[in-house]
Amino acid sequence: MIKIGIVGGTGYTGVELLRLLASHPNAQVEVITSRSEAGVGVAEMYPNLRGHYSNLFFTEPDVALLAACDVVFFATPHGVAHALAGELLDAGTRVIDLSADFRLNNAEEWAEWYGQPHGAPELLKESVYGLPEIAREEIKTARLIAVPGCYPTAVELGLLPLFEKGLVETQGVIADCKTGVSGAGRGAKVPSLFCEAAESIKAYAVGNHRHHPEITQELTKAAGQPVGLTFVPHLLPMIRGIHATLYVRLNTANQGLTDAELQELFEMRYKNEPSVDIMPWNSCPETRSVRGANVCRIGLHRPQGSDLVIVLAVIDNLVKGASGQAIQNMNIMFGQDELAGLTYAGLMP
Ligand SMILES: NC(=O)C1=CN([C@@H]2O[C@H](COP(=O)(O)OP(=O)(O)OC[C@H]3O[C@@H](n4cnc5c(N)ncnc54)[C@H](OP(=O)(O)O)[C@@H]3O)[C@@H](O)[C@H]2O)C=CC1
Ligand SMILES: CC(=O)N[C@@H](CCC(=O)OP(=O)(O)O)C(=O)O
Repeated sequence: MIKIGIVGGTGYTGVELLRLLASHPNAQVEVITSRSEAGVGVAEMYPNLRGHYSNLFFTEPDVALLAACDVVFFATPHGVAHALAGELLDAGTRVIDLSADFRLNNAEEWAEWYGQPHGAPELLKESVYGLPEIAREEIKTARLIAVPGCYPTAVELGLLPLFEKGLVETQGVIADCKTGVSGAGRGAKVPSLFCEAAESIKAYAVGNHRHHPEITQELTKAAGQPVGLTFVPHLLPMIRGIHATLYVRLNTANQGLTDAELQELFEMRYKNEPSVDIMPWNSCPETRSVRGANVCRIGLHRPQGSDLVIVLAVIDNLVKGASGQAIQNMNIMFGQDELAGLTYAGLMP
């Protein structure tokens, strides 16, 4: 059994880790922390977990207890993993961080976007960006995983095949993205109130969302040259889900590519990827088709006779966009079946 610790167990990604791990055949949650709910039973707080974790109680974060685990997930706000990861790694415990603490390779850039100094720059050289579709071999031996952000997961999986093969213009890329309210976490915030978010749609952080540098960092690596991206996120009146509509132009050398060749490119790129589903040409994937599932579902389009490729990518922000992807990483690190605990299909209707 893999012994698991979770820091930040009362948040939405924390409870999603618990839901998914409840059906994992070889993993057991030993420690789960919450400062505000210490002493409360997990199933008392989250009735969906009744019958699964009858002897598990939230405790104050305690490094000694966490260090007795094989792996610790951080489902906490930015900055918390900076403070604790080093000590856990020194104790031989592996760390999977769902926050953005180790996603950017450059500590100064992180400090600029996250508005605080980077708390553990010395760990950046060994952190692995945990997108299995690009880093499976590194993940196998990693001690510290930076789980990609929710928008970056959808945008990167939607664009990687085109950038890796050098088929598209690297400037003028557009990512028009929509998310559900759970992306903002469980903490009380005015934009997440029912009267603010229901029956309304709005863009936010236009041109300055903190996922912008993360997406360009990874696409730039794939393309081998700087990528110029416009990224606009929108908040939609739904609970879960991310929908990314991605616009990119074929470069001059590749405008002769046929629709069938583009479709084949994506199918071949993700042929052996258990968490990416390429739908038939001209499909419009729905967020509900991935609700609860550890899948990125992709549909490809191209206006007739045009050099514009439109990629539609959907994920559940709490599953492939966070907790599911974190467990996928754990499975790879510990030599488990990659989809152990992650075999739920989406929930339709
Ligand atoms: N929601 C989403 O869709 C996604 C979230 N993420 C990232 O995952 C992380 C968790 O997100 P989410 O679950 O939504 O967040 P929530 O706000 O819902 O939960 C945060 C959790 O962290 C705990 N916590 C807060 N401050 C501290 C601290 N200083 N030390 C220890 N524990 C703390 C809280 O419990 P308590 O205060 O009681 O200790 C709570 O359990 C964030 O970094 C988020 O950006 C990534 C991808 C998607
Ligand atoms: C609706 C909403 O607020 N969504 C969040 C989603 C980002 C997130 O979850 O943060 P990380 O993936 O970087 O940890 C946001 O846009 O900030």
